[in-house]
Amino acid sequence: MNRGERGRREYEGLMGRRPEEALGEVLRTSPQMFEAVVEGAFGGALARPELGRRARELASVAIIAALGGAERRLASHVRGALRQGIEPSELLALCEHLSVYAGFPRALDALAVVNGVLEEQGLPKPPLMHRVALADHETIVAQKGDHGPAVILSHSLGVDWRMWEPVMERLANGRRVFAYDFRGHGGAAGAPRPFTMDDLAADLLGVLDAFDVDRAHVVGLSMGGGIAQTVAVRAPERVASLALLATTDHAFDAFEGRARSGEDDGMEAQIVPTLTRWFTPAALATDPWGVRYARERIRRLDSADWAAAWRAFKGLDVQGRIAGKDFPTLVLAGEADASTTPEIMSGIAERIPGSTYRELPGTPHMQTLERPDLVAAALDDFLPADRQSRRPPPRG
Ligand SMILES: O=C(O)CC1=CCC(=O)O1
Repeated sequence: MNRGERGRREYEGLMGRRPEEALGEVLRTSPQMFEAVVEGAFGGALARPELGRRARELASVAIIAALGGAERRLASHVRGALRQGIEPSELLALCEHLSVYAGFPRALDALAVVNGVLEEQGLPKPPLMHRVALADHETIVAQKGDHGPAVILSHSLGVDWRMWEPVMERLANGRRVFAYDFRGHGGAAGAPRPFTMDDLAADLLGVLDAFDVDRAHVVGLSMGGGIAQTVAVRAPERVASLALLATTDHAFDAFEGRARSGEDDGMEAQIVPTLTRWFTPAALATDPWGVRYARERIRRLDSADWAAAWRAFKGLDVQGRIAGKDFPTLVLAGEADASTTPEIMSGIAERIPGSTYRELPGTPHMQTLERPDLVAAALDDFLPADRQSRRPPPRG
């Protein structure tokens, strides 16, 4: 393959368009410059495989943004970065990072370009963030949607509210959706320890109180499902419906070992056993955003918070105590879940007569991080929404 062919191939691989199409104006007005860009740059240094395409695009965005004054090129590399699977939240974090090294003027211009591209591609805007004071600590709450029934999302052990971000936009159509960090995690890291499932249930209710919500649709995944069930047992009058995703209604023998391993071996040692329980081999091989996010969250968690959460989870005491409660329940299993298997999940459904059991094909434990489309569709089917009240008034 000659340098021109290599350059064309690399350009298309990175940017997703043929260079003749994307740089048509350059080709028409300066074939020499077109050749220098495609053959010289994209067929040369930019084609070297030592830097993967995702790292390369992130570096290109950072360099062009730091230079300043090349906003059209910046926009085109922001599109390239999105194409390589970099998430909007990662690009926004990159702009913040840029402010440290290149100053605020360049960082703010870069932010405007990133926002412009996200808008042009119809990508969701980040949720509204609130800082909320609970009984003995502060947490953060992400909100999407400003009318309709309230939905509260409780995340899994080891991550934070952001694991819900891939489904929040769709759920917020006709609903007020709140995703918060439970104690020991994200914005609530370092909250008082030890703690119990009852403390975690009280924190969820504290978040509802902070937004004047009397009754909410309570959705929890994994340990978040344990918290949701504890709320359903302790305060059923606050629950409009219950959605239990990839969870359990009883403690596993492994929980204490996981707590102790965090304390003895550190968080780096938790990454392989945890991620291989949470994701499919295909996701681990391709390393999409959900896997990168979960890996970083585990790596950065304080091992004392990790251990405290597993020990709280050991005290889960809900089995057989939800039957007969006056709200609908959805039990959503992942067909490929190695942790809370379909067998465990169908057992939960059997113990809640009248509940609906659904199994998502090919879906592992971290449902929202690997198959957000399927999860959003299942929850959208199950949860009521108000899609009437915001319609424009009839004319005349
Ligand atoms: O496997 C995990 O990491 C988490 C988990 C175990 C039981 C459950 O509900 O979540």
